Amino acid sequence: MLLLLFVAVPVLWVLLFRYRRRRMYELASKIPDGGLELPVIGAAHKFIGTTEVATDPVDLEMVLKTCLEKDDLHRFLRNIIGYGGIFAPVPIWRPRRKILLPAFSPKIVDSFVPVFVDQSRKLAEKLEERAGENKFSAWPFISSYTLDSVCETALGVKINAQGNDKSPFLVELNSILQLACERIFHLWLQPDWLYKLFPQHKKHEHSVKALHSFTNDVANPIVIIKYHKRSSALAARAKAAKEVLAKLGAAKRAGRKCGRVTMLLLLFVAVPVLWVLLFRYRRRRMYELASKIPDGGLELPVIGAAHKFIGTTEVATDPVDLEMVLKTCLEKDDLHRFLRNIIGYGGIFAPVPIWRPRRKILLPAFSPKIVDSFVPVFVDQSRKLAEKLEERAGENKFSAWPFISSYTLDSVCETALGVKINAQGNDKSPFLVELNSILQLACERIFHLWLQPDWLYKLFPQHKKHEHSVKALHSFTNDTFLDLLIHFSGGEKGYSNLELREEILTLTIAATDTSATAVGYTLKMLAKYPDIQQKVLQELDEVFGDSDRLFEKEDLMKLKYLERVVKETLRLFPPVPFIIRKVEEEVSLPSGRVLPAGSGVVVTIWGAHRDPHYWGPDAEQFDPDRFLPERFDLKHPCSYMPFSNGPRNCVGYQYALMSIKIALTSVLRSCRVVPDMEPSATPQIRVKLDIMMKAVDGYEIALERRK
Ligand code: HEM
Repeated sequence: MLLLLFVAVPVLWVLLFRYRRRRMYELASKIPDGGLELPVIGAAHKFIGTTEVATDPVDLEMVLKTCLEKDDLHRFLRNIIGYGGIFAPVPIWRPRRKILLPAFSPKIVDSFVPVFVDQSRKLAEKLEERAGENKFSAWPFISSYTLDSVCETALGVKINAQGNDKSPFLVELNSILQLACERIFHLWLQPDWLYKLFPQHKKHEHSVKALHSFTNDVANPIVIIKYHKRSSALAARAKAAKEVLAKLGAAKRAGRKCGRVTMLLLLFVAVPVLWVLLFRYRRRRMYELASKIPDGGLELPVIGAAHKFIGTTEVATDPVDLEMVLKTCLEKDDLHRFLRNIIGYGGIFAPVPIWRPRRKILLPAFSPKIVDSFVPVFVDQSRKLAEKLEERAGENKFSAWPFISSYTLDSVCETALGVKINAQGNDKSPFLVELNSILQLACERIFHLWLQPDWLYKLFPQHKKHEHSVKALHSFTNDTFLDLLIHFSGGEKGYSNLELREEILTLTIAATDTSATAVGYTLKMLAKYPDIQQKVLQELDEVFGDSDRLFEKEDLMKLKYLERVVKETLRLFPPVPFIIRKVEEEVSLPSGRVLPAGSGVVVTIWGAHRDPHYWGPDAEQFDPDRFLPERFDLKHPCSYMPFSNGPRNCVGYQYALMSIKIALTSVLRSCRVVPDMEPSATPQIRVKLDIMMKAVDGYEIALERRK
């Protein structure tokens, strides 16, 4: 037994291992550099990191188009984030990618500008506090910025990592990625049974638990709430649509039978008469009871004394009666339909069958713990309110309404939608204007009978204003990625909660460190090359002057030099320096190399970006102007691909560029990076690899205030 265990089994295993990989060894032996053969894996390791395969953009293009499967090593990442897009096997990835793509359309990415602007201002403030000090690591600041932005855009949640030096999510995220990296690079940590014997396993379990508890605390209630909200909304909408269609069908059938004259008669005489009769018949008990109300008084033509039930003090002030009414009459009055057609079946005005399940879902979102988490929003917004009111101190009487309503609107939008609409900073906030207009219109309909029937309302000018305001209001409720994924995956029949959480966690991980690394490297480049920094600052001054105005989407187009600097930084220091794909079927590359089935292939973005054949003899030098339109001549699409290439490339590249540029703009409008000159045009930064490629020094920089 013991002999079998210690000798025969390993020997058999090695033989089987080599036999299965015989084609791989055969091809690997043809790699010209020869070199080391390792005992178990032979020369197969040459497929990992061989520059021949990885740096030729022509080969790279083929690899990225044909090898869509991620290498098996990704299983150490999959067991953290599940089958979220980035590392998912192709059959799972393909349909998910289809759903993900429209969520990154330019229009949607553009709608996130206010989030980036807001979060980048916080980043700038935090960094400004360190201005004048010695060098410090910019990494915690930048990565908190990217995490905050991602959580707000993906989930609509403000986690305020920037306000919390030791954001638990970031700590655990860094720890788990480091552990995954350690597993990838240490063979003995790879088999699960062996890993369990090492102390890393305990840390790993702890971090996974912590990360999932984050998604449970923060994302889960929201995922569930939004998911269910969306489901019942869809169900309600489908039902309403069916009813309307049914009614339309009936009306059409009736229409065919009637002649023109009968139609006219029906329209002008019979219908109103029938309507009044029906109206009175249905309210017969109401009239009977109303006649008993002692104050007598006006009887109106159509509604008789029914109006006495609206606002009579007898009914309304007796708490004993009130209690009964509030317990038994849960349905809202029909007049609410004029509000419903603005906000749909949102809780407040929904009919009871829709309201009841929604209420159950809504309640936990108002738990004391969640409400407590909104304190920073109220603090922040109320300070703005105080500032605004203070400006009016010493003046004559003024209406406080616009100030207070802007405060509540700002707070509500931030806590409910995760969107800062800055109504307080804008006297004529379009959202407030439209909101006031629509509520006034709804009120007008409620109190004017002739505006109530939909077909009649359409004839009045109010209808046009109403349509305009509803459209405008809907355009303000910015969708988060979560909403979009629910929507694009098919709403009710779409992603399960688990799938949603996987996708959202994936987005969070894919977007946080990558963009933060890019900001970090760019700041270091600006320190190394002060003349380049000067040009960036000059461009910012031309666009923004001395003003403190908020960044607007249109500014992105104007900051052309900054864009070149970011692109050149991404060329020399791509945050994802290589990608490992799996070769499922043998692939013959254009260069003649053959990749055996079952091997892994390393696509070195780093190598392609520094290849003198494509970038010239000065390929290693930092020169943003090589991206000038007149100089830029991309010889091959895979010679520049910080966001990869082919069908499985980065979906978030526009989002990333926007987030990076807005962060840099906010920081550089208030501070300059203190020069730390690089003696040559070839920048030297010590880097380390932990899934992303990061600077060893944590992006140490020093800052000074510009004003
Ligand atoms: C500078 C910042 C970023 C860099 C350098 C970067 C780089 C990459 C690269 C190289 C890949 C492709 C891997 C492959 O080909 O196998 C990728 C995939 C991906 N990235 Fe990014 N990324 C960045 C930012 C973002 C952001 C901000 C988001 C989302 C908001 C994002 C979401 C994704 C997703 C979902 C995938 C998987 C796509 C798929 O497999 O279909 N990335 N990224």
